[in-house]
Amino acid sequence: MASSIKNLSDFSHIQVADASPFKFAIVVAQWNAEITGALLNGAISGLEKHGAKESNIQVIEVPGSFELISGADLTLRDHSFDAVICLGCVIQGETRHFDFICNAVANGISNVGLKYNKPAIFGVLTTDNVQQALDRAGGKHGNKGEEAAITAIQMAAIAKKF
Ligand SMILES: Nc1c(NC[C@H](O)[C@H](O)[C@H](O)CO)[nH]c(=O)[nH]c1=O
Ligand SMILES: CC(=O)[C@@H](O)COP(=O)(O)O
Repeated sequence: MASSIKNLSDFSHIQVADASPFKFAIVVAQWNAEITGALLNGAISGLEKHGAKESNIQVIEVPGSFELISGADLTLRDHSFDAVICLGCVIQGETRHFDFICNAVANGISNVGLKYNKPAIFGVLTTDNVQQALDRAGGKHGNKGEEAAITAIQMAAIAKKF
């Protein structure tokens, strides 16, 4: 299992692009707010660490991870954004609802990116329990929000070349 051997947010092996030219939307789910708040902090920190201007980062809150799809679509209708980062935390409950949410959100966010031809980054934790989520929201396995921010910067820089 990858996470058992390393901090998943270690980007020391890559050259991260300059984020200062780009405008980012961050759509964040309110479900599991303690976790998603930590993901948001990681994402903002990751963007600003690589030069993104505070004025070029817009945060939009939605109720749950399923609504990240609509939130991403609404933000990318504003063509001024270079990328949208979608942050959420889906934790397995007693039923198969988890499976439907996770599959829908992954496919939905992917489709929104293709619809607007803009990077739509999947920064959604899909965990068996709260501890796994805490470990990936600033814990021993890093911060999925920061990972999503770095990915957004890299993809925005790649898109700029086309
Ligand atoms: N159980 C979780 C949810 N469920 C709510 C859905 O995301 C959605 O808001 C609802 O089905 C109405 O459309 N959302 C999470 O983000 N995390 C969960 O663990
Ligand atoms: C992912 C969910 O929606 C889930 O947390 C809801 O819990 P349950 O499956 O017990 O209804």
